[in-house]
Amino acid sequence: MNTKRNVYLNMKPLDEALKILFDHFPATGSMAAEWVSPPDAVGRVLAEPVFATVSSPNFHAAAMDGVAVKAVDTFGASQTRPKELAVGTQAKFINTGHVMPEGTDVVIMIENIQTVGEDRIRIEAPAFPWQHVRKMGEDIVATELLYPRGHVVTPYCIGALIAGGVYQVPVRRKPRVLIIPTGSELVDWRVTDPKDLKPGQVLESNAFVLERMIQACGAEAIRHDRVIDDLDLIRQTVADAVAGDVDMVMTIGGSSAGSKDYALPMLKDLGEMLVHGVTIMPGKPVILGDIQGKPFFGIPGYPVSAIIICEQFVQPLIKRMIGVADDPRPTVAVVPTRKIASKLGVEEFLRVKLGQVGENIVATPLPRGAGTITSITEADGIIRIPRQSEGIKDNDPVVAELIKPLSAIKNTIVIVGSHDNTLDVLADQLRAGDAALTLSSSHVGSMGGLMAVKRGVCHLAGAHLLDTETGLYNLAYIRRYLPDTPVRLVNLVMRDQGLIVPKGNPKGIQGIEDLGRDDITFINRQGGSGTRILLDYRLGQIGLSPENINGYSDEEFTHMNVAVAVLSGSADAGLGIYAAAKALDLDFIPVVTEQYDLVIPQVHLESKNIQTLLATIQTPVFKKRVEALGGYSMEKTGTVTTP
Ligand SMILES: Nc1nc2c(c(=O)[nH]1)N[C@H]1C(S)=C(S)[C@@H](COP(=O)(O)OP(=O)(O)OC[C@H]3O[C@@H](n4cnc5c(N)ncnc54)[C@H](O)[C@@H]3O)O[C@H]1N2
Ligand code: MOO
Repeated sequence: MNTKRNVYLNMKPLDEALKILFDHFPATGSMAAEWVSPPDAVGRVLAEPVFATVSSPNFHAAAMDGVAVKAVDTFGASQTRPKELAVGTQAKFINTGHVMPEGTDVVIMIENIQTVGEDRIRIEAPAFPWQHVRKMGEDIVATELLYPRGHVVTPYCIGALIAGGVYQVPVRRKPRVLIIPTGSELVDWRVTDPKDLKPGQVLESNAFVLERMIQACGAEAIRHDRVIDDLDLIRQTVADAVAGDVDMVMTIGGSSAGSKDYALPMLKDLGEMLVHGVTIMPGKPVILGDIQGKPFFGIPGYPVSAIIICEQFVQPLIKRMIGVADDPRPTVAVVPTRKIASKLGVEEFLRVKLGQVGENIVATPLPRGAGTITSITEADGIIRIPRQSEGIKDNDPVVAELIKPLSAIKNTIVIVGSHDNTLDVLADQLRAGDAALTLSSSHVGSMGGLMAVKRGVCHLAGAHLLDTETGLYNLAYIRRYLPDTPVRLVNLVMRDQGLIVPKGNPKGIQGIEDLGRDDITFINRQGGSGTRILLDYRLGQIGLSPENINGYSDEEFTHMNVAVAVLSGSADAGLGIYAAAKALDLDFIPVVTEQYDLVIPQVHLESKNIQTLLATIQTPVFKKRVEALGGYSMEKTGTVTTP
């Protein structure tokens, strides 16, 4: 065990760490040349300038179908005084691409001549020299420069290389990068049934992600099998790799300060540490080093950290080695949907969802944990919150780096509010249509959705807010909280809320009335949630007091967590949606049908995207898929109410 824990003594800001790396490996264009065919050169970088060896065309060629003639023979021809030329001597029939016959210098197109008997043609206009002829070397002249060194070969270039007689192209050799995932907890997905995973085991994924990212920037990636947390083994694996023909080595995991984090002790044994710790998040514990003149990276194990470090350090160094410019991602001005605090002293790479709402592109933050891979797979952009900032205020304009194209972002419908499983079905159906719309949903509860509508940062909100005075949904809340924002209320679904109970319902629970029984422990939802409002309303209706319910004060925050409490046996019943019970194979006793509506601001209602959404929820295929989920009914779907 590594008893001397690593501590980050000297964390560096990103730009300083990059400078240390690039100064230490002044590698621009350092990879030697290798020779490949033109098609194989695509995506590669030229190590030397490339010159044409032949001209193209390498003869005077007819550019049209017709007759080849001498221009002077045509001079003076007109409609009133046409000219006749003898076929075989003065005029020779010719096809596009063929060699111009000796002595001819122009092609007259076949549609502009008339034949006169077998051996004469008539023309009614003169031709000028070299008309409809592609002269030798018109495109490429032998010996001319086709491409300078450093040029990145494209599929188009294949055409010029072959036409110019260049069959072997000198490109920079791809750096060979060895990727070594480390960690005794890691298992190989290719031989592991996901259902057999034991607690503590983690499916190794980072090496596959980095392999493709490294290939994408022009290097060759070699994936090593995972190495367990054993300093000797890791040291030996890296030493063998460096002695071989790789150009760069990286370990994944074990970069931090844990008792089994061996990347740093290994590096200190084998080489020189350049940097340990960079003031960025995710990615802080990265290690940069030199082992026998070869770059070494200790990549943090969390999936998002590994990706960010690959993008910020590994890919830029590879691009320098092969001599290709590192072009920054395009950026766009965005408006955050809420204020975001950030730690002073670290630059945060905040992943955000983007969508165009009215004039603005709005940015909704995704979860920030470095272990949350979906925070980057779901992201449309990244906001970099500077080190010297404590965060960004809502409605503060900031810049986001784009991960997805702006056109896709403009084709996104932004929905904020309470989550319901039917939104996942809707998202999929919207992609299926010709419009290929993206539904981007953020789950902040029904009230959060209304507030987002009020602030103009979404196209619509999902809400199920019961007014306990009237028993009606959403209307009272809209009148109270959105008095100045004209909206329409469109029903999406009616959904069953009910008691989630253990499989087989061992305590014979039949309804809300049973929650007062001494032998039953309940699990509640947090105050303010739609489900809690619903429970309290029903309790009031049947005259059951909260003091008489065991567990009334124990709260969970989601339907799924309520179901988990029942599954684990810590509660006998909880109120939630059918889908949560079904997901964990629990029993479900319907208690009430509630209304889940879409709150759509008037300004967006007539937009093409919202009209497509409203048409989609009325389609038989959408309704069928939702009904198949169970616990939903759709007789009111699409009904519009004006509050
Ligand atoms: N006391 C401190 N603890 C930690 C700090 C710190 O500053 N002080 N930093 C945290 C940060 S930030 C990060 S990032 C992580 C990085 O730690 P390691 O590089 O040592 O990573 P591991 O502990 O080995 O793994 C973290 C996590 O990721 C999973 N993992 C690892 N490799 C893979 C892989 N190839 N594929 C999929 N998943 C992988 C691993 O199982 C762990 O769950 O340290 C914090 N701790
Ligand atoms: O710096 Mo770590 O990479 O955030 O989780």
